[in-house]
Amino acid sequence: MTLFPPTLQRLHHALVVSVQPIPDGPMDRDEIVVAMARAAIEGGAAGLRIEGIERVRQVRTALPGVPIIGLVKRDMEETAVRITPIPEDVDGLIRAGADIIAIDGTDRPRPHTFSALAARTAEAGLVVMADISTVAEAKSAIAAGAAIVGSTLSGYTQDREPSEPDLQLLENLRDENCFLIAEGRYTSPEQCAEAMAHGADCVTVGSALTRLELATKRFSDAISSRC
Ligand SMILES: CC(=O)N[C@H](C=O)[C@@H](O)[C@H](O)[C@H](O)COP(=O)(O)O
Repeated sequence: MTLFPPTLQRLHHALVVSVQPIPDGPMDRDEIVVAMARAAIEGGAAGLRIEGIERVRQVRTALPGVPIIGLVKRDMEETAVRITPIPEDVDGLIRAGADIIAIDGTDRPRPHTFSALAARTAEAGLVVMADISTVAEAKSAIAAGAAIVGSTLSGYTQDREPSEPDLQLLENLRDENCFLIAEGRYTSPEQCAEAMAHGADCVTVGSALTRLELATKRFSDAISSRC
């Protein structure tokens, strides 16, 4: 079995819960993020994915020993890259107490290279996670220092968003030298188990657990479809 660094050992064969409420929705408040993070850990999650420097700081204070994957989502005019795109975001997440920093690892044009942001993260002793959409992007990110690769951005770099998770991408990445996180559109426990069977080391679930509006809509739509 591959020997992973201690933080990754804790996430191995486990669930990470992404606690990112819908922006400006009724749940988009710091105290609700902290409460959902606590509830996720009580439910058996091994780690958390938290967006925003202040929220990482608050969750770190509330749950001192829990592995946190931190990221900043930033919309910039000059690039479609949104996840931790600038050095100041990396610095803020380091100061806030993240263990792992998630950075967009796609090959889209951007103001700061993945390599530069990854190096800054690693210099501070944190683990680098690359959010990617293809095998080629994963390989480049690993060469640039990513210990974790997530399928996070598969389906989000083109116009049409799929509804199912990308299990084939996991299969194509299973022999790469990285810790592989299945992430993006996992909506059921069965799909999470499938991800593990396809080579994932860990699964991250967000919307299905922590975006109550979307979780509710799935049930509501299922009922309407039979009426
Ligand atoms: C594409 C993108 O920006 N993904 C974001 C990354 O942090 C989040 O909006 C997702 O909720 C997260 O990846 C978990 O995925 P899902 O919510 O599908 O379980």
